[in-house]
Amino acid sequence: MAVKLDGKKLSQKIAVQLQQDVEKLKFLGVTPKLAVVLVGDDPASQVYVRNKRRMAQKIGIETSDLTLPAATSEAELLQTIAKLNQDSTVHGILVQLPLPPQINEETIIQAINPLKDVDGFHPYNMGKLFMGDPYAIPCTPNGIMQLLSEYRISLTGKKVVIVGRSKIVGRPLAALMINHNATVTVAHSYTKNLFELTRRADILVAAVGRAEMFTQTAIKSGAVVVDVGINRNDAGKLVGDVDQMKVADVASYLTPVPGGVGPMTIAMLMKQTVKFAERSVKGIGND
Ligand SMILES: Nc1nc(=O)c2c([nH]1)NC[C@@H]1CN(c3ccc(C(=O)N[C@@H](CCC(=O)O)C(=O)O)cc3)C=[N+]21
Repeated sequence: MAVKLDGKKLSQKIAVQLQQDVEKLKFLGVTPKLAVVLVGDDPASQVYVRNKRRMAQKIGIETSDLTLPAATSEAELLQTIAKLNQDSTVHGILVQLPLPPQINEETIIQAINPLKDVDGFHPYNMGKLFMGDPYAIPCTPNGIMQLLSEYRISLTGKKVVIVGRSKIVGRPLAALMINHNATVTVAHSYTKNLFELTRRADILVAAVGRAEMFTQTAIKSGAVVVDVGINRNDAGKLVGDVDQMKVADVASYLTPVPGGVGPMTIAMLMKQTVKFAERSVKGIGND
């Protein structure tokens, strides 16, 4: 049976550490503040925004939730971002993706001040990450790295297969893992003989968004399996991209869904916000 990579537990541990960091900041007169911009009323996005608000409250991070109507124009959203860029009390800005079709995501991401870009999606931050000198790291990939590190799973010399090439997971995770000396292959919808490839992986990361598509036949015995998927199955139950029951028998470690990568994503968002606030205060923080 695979050992569970418990993201929920680790996220709670991180929250306790962050509470202390925030107390110090408050003593110095700074309250970390995260602005979350949500355009429209996608129910999945609302759940995510609610979870973020709850963890921020627990840690003592101030949040400002800006919910704009689904018909908001690109110009209006750009104005909102310009205001947040100028507001010196705001340390982090997150624009929830996906955006409605009338708004160009790249245009919006590029409008965010890279120094306030808690998602790490700005081309400046993506570039820094790919150069091996990150400033802000995308939250889901960062959460996966923290989780592997917590369980002492080393990346050096490992064969990693990441299935999915999105800008929020696959690409930045590949960059991070290369920085940590892994041999990384990124597979996607055009990859041929996918399971032949995944069966060779020491570490498999499933980030495609298709319910339970990876079963035991896709996995090498003893592999580490990271399940990034969040899907609803036919019964309306929350399931990952991995068939958890079947894969748990062959994998050495496995992230559950829920309670794996999801809570780690939120914890990393909080950590990044606190880091940005620390950087605004001279002489404290690690970098
Ligand atoms: N600008 C931007 N940045 C993001 O990081 C971003 C985004 N947009 N858009 C949507 C995706 C999705 N995402 C999730 C994060 C945590 C959970 C999460 O907390 N999941 C819990 C609970 C899930 C549940 O109960 O529904 C779990 O897996 O245990 C889910 C989804 C961040 N994303």
